[in-house]
Formats: sequence, structure tokens, C-alpha cells
Amino acid sequence: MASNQNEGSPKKKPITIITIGMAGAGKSTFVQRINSYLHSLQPPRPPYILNLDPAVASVPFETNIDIRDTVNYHEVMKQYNLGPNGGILTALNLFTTKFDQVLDIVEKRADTVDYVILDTPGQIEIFTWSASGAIITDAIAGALPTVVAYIIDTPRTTAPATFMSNMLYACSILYKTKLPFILVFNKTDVQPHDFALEWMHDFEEFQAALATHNGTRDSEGEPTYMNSLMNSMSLVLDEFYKNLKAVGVSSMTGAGMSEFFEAVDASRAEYEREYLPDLERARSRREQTLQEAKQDSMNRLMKDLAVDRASNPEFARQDQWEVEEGEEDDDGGDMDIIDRSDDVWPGQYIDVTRARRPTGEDINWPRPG
Ligand SMILES: Nc1nc2c(ncn2[C@@H]2O[C@H](COP(=O)(O)OP(=O)(O)OP(=O)(O)O)[C@@H](O)[C@H]2O)c(=O)[nH]1
Repeated sequence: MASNQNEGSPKKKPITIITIGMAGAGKSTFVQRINSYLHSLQPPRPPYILNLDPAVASVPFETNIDIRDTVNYHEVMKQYNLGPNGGILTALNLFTTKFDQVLDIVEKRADTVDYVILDTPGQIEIFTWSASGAIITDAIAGALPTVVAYIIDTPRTTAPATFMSNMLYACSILYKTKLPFILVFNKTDVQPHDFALEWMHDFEEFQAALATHNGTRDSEGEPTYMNSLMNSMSLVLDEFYKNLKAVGVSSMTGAGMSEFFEAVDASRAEYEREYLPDLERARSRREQTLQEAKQDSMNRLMKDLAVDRASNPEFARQDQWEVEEGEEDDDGGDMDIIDRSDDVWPGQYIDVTRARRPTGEDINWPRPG
């Protein structure tokens, strides 16, 4: 594994590895394996581990932060009258409200660790398709270089249709997070992952595997609808494969660990080259949209006031700004600042025309031009 740091140069930020995978793919065993691998290095490089699965009975590693210390999943189920999945999701939502504190703690440890590892709930969609999952991912990726490790149960992926479904799922996560992505073919002690690499690199190999699979032709010898669909999808996936790294590991034996960390270390550059500029662009776009919304509201307000004055000259005459002696009569005087940071969409949109004040309270509206 390449060292993360050169003598004398400032320490690089740690890389966050978000482990995601279908239930039973081996996420927890994988986190345990990378944990023990990093401890076994000379010198040891213990990672900082966060468990985000509120429903897991026990984890085979020492966590630094554990969602179960903050939220009692069983209590959540009882209190909100929820089933197991609703309970996990609500527990994750509750934990997410504290994630700024989590991030503070992690950032404080940034000088002492090289890797931060997130183990996610077993039900993959609870993390990948929930607002909390997106908030946690964005928050951590905004603060530290981050890579997604998508754990695949290799022995259960040897059928072309299952393989494709798994890849499509991975593809959706890649496009959702836009983060550097590593396909981790786990359990290679049971099933080597060569077939998967072959299918990923040679489109025709995959099509051939598809053609030899049962049920791909109908009674008249024509490809079935599913087969045609899978053929077309495999063309789409061809583009997806170019954007990611694939490694084979066995969390059971420890095989493939150094290759995995080479892929992780290489992802740092990818994160800096592709994700960070995108993040900056998104931030400045948001900022610009906000400015435009403010300006638009202001223009509309000015226009409305000007129309009112034109149609009601008596009101306009009475509605004069009284300038106290010694007070400057400039247009850039104090304006009430409307802080909407506690609103449902903090900072997303400020519409000054909708400002509300208790009656009787003075408002220094800007003058119409
Ligand atoms: N042979 C073999 N078995 C493995 C390997 N990795 C995990 N397993 C087994 O796969 C099963 C599931 O592993 P877990 O680590 O619990 O999987 P998980 O994805 O965390 O499962 P959830 O808790 O449902 O999310 C366990 O029986 C593990 O022992 C591996 O590399 N090789």
C-alpha cells in the first residue's frame, strides 16, 4: 500500500470509505477485515469506524462512533409504532440530526487517522435511497475525500441476470453520489471474481453468457423480452464500467486487501479532480440562485410600490421618509435582515415580499426608485 504521507509534508486528510452492499454481501465482515489489516501494518494505521446500522445485534469490530449509543432502535419502533424497516429509517433520521456533531468529532481526529470507515445498515435502500443517507454522504464527502466501496456477494452473482441487476444498482448509487466508486467482489475464497472482470471488460463475453442462459429464447427461437432488455442494458453499463475500479477480496481469508487499499488511495486523486470541483460548482450555483431570487423579489417589490404610488398619489405624499436631523438620508440605510435559517428550507430562498412582522413594529422598507 502506498504511504499516505511524505516526511515533512503536512498530513493529508483521511479518506472516508463508505461501505454499501446488499444484505448478507459481507459488509460487516469486510469492515472487520480492513480494520484488522490496517492494525497489522507496520506501523499500524488504525481506522476510525462509524457504525450506522441501528439494528445490528453485534459488530465484529470496535467502533469509534456507534449509532446504537445515540438511538435505541427498539424504543423508536415502540414509540412511533413502526415495523423493523421504518424503525431503522427513523433511527437513522434521528441520528442524522446530530451528524454535525459527529462530523466535528471526526474532523478533530483527522490528524491522527488515515481512514474513516462507515458501515451502513444491512437494508441497502435505507441508506442509499433515504434523505438521511444522502445528507450523511454529502456531509462527509464535503469535509473529507470519500470513496464508496460497493460490496458484492460474488458467489451469488454468477448468473448474468443477477450480475446485471447488481451492476445496475451499483450504477444508480454511483450516479446518485457521484463519488469515486470501488466494486468489491467479496467471498473470492468461495468464487473467484474473474468471470465478473471478463464480463465487465468484454461486452461480447457477457452477451455470450446471456445467450447460453436458460429462458433467453422464446418458443420460436427469438430472444425473449428480458434477454433483449439485458442486451441493451449491458451496453449502457459498458459506459459505467469505465468510471470505476473493481477488486476481488475475501473478507474471510484477507486476500485482496492491499489491492483494495491501492484502489482507495488512487480514489483520493479522483475525488480531488472530479468530485471537489463539482461540489464547488454546485455550491456557487446555489449561491447564485439565492442571489437571483433575492434580486427578483426586490425588483418585484420595487415595481409594486411604484405602481401603488402612481395609482394613489395621496398615499404617496403621506408615505414620506422622515429624516431626523443629523441622520443621513441615503438609500443604503439599515434594512431588517430576515433570518430564515430555522425555516423548512434554510437559506434556500429568501422572499422579502413575504416578510412578516408583528403589527406596530417599524419596518424600514427600501424606497422605490
Ligand atoms: N466464505 C466467505 N464468507 C463470507 C465472507 N465475507 C462474509 N462472509 C459471510 O457472509 C455472511 C454475511 O456476512 P455479514 O458480514 O454479516 O454481511 P453484511 O452485509 O454485513 O450483512 P447485513 O448485516 O445483513 O448487512 C456471514 O455468514 C459471513 O461469515 C468471505 O469473504 N468469504
